[in-house]
Amino acid sequence: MALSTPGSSRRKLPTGTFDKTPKSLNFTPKSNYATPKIKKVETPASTPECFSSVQVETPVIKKRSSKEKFDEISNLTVAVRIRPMNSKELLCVGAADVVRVRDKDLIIRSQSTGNSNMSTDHIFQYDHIFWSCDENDPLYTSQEEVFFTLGKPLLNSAFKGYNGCLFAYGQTGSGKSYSMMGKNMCETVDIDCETFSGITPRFCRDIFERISKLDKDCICTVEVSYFEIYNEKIHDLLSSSINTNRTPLKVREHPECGPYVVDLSVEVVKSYKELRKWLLIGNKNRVTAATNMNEKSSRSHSIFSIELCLSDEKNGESASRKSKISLVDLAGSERLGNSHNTEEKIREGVCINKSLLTLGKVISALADQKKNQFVPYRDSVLTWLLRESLGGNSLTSMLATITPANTHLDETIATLRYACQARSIVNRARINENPHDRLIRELRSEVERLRALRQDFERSSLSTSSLTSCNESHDEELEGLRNKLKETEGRLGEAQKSWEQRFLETKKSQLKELAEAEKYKAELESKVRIMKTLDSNVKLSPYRSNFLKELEGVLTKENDQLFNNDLIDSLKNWCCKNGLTCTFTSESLVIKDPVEHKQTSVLLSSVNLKGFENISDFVNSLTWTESKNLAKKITKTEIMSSMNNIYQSLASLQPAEDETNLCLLFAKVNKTLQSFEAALLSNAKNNNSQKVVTFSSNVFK
Ligand SMILES: Nc1ncnc2c1ncn2[C@@H]1O[C@H](COP(=O)(O)OP(=O)(O)OP(=O)(O)O)[C@@H](O)[C@H]1O
Repeated sequence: MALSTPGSSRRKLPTGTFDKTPKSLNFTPKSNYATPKIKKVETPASTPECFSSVQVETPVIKKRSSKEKFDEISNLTVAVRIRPMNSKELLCVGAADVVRVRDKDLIIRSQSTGNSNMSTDHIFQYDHIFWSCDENDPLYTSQEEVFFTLGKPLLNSAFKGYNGCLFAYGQTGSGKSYSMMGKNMCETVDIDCETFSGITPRFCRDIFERISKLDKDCICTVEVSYFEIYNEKIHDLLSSSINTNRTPLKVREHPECGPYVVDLSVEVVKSYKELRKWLLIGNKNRVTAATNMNEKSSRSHSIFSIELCLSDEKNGESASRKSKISLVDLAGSERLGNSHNTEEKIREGVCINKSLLTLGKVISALADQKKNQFVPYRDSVLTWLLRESLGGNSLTSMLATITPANTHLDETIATLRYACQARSIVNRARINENPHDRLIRELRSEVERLRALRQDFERSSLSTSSLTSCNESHDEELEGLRNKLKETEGRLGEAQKSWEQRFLETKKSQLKELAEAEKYKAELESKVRIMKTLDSNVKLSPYRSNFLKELEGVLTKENDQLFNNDLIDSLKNWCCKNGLTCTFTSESLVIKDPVEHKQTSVLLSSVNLKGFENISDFVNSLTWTESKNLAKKITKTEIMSSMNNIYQSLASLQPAEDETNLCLLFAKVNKTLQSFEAALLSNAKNNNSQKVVTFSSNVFK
C-alpha cells in the first residue's frame, strides 16, 4: 500500500468555512527559519469583511540535525492531528469547524472579540500535520499513516540502539488514546484491527516482524513495562494487585541510567501474542482502576515502555546494543476552570496540571536554548521520568491532538502553541552500546571515509595530471591522506586486536568456570547417588548397612593414607597371595590365617623389615594365636575417634537445604549412627575384656 505523509503538494485546503479567504493567507512565510516570533499583521480599518488579520505563531526554530560528538543531534519532531467533530460539538449552537490545513501550515480562524465580523487567522507550522476529519477527503490521514510517519522512524532507530519516546498531548477527548492505542483500547479486536489499531500495538507488532527478519546470528530480547502516574503517584499497570493494593511505587535515580521506578514489573516477551496480552492487561487495569476510584483514565498519564537488547555475533566479533522506547499517553491538558468544580477535582486538576505545568516549564526552558538554563525536571514525577526523552539521550516525537470545533478554540490554540515551542527542543541521542564496539565502529567508518576521500583525490589528480604545477601540491595532499588512512587503519587494527584478546580471555575464563561447574555437578551427583543407596539400606536395618561397610572403608582408607607406604602395600599383597586376610583398624593390622585358624596383630607403626630377608620371614616372626582369642578389644577412645571420623565423612555428604528428601535421609543416618555409637560405648563398658567389639561389618549380621 502506498503511504504518504501529510503536508506535501497533494495536500489541498479542505472545503469549509474558509474557502472565501485564501488571499489573506498569502502572508504566511515560506520558510519557518525566517518566521518572526509572533507576528501580527493588523488589517486596516477599511479592510473588507471577508479579510481577516493573520497571526503567525511559529517561533523561530533553529532546526538542528547533525552527528558531531553525539550520534544524532536533532530537534523534537512535532506532529498535530485533527480529529472529526463529535456529535456534542456538532449539536452546539453556532458550531463551526475552524481548523484548516494548507501545505505545512495549520490555520485556525478565531473570531475577534468586539467585532463579530473580524477574524484572525493563527498560522502554525509543524513537521507533520494529520488531517483525520473526513475519511472521504483525499487528504485524510489514517491510523496506519500516522504510525508510518511517527512510529516507524522510532522503531528503525530503536533497532540501531537509540532510545526513543513518543508522547501524545492534547485536551481530553481530542484523540490521544485513539492515536496511541486505538479506537477501543481494551478490545483485542480493535487493538489489532487494520483500521483502528493505534501507534502502540502497531509498533509492538512491527518489532516482532523485524526480529523475525534479523540475521540468525542476532539475538534480540524484548522487555515491557507499563505504569500510570495519577496525582503524582506511580501505579504498576502490569501488577495483578493494582486494583486491590494501590500502594504507589517510588522513583530513584541510578547514577548512570538515570531515574527509574523501583519494583516496577518488567515482563520478558517472546512474541507479539505475549506482548499483546500484557498490553491488554495494562489497558484493563488502567480503566478498572479509574472506574474504581470514580475517575477517568484521562486524568492519568500512562507510560508503556519497551526495552530492546540486540546482540550480534558475526565473524567471531560480538556487538550488543540496547534501546528503550517510551510511548506516553498524557492526561488531558484542559485548564482547571473548564471541568473541575469539586474540591477533589480541583486537587486532582492541580496534580495533573502540576505534571503538565512542569512539562510546559521544562519545554520552555529547553526551547530557550540558553546555556546553563535551569530545567525543572524534578518538579514533577512525569518530567523526572521523561528527563532523557526531553533534551537528553533520546529521539523524541510529540503528537498534539486537537478538535476542529470552535467551542474548544482556546484549548486548541494553547495546545498548538505548546507544540510549537516543543519543536525547539534539541535532543542529543547516542547509540547505547559497549564503548569498545563504539570505538571499532567509529574507526571503521573513519577508514571508509578516508578511503573514499583518497579515491576521489586520486581520480581528480589523474584528470588534472597535465597541470604539473598542481601536481606537487596534490601529491603532498595525497601523501597526507595516505598517512592518515594508514594511521587510522593501524588504530583500528589495535582496537580489534585488544578486543579479540579480551574476547578470548573472557571465553577462557568462561570455559574454566564451566569446567568447575561440571566438576561440582559430578560431585553433587555422586553424593546424591550415595544418599540414594543409603536410603534403601537404612530402610532395611541400621545394622545391616552397606553404608557402615563403606564408612569402615573410609576409615581404612584414611589409615591407608596414614601408613600408605610401599612396605604396607607389599605386606598386603603378600598376605593376599598366601591366602591370608588383612584387616586394618585405626592403628594396627590384623592378619588372619583362615586355614590354620590363627591370627596375629601388628601395630602399623612397628611394621619394619629390618633384620628380615623377606616378608615371609617377617610374618613368620610375628606372634600368632588362635583366632578366637585374638579379637582386639576396642577402647572407648577408639570408638569415639572412629565415630568422629564417620561423622566427619558424613558431614561432607550433607545435602543442600532445598533437597528435602535427602535432608530427611541425612538426619535418619545421623540418628542411626548416634544409636550405634551409644550401643558400641555401652558394649565396651559392660563387657570389659570378655566381649570384644571389632569394627567390622560382621558384627552387624
Ligand atoms: N482521529 C479520530 N478519528 C475518529 N475518531 C476519533 C479520532 N480521534 C479520537 N476519536 C474519537 O474521539 C473520542 C475521544 O478520543 P480519545 O479517547 O482518544 O481522546 P483522549 O484525548 O485520549 O481523551 P482522554 O484525555 O480523556 O483520554 C473517542 O470516541 C474516539 O473514538
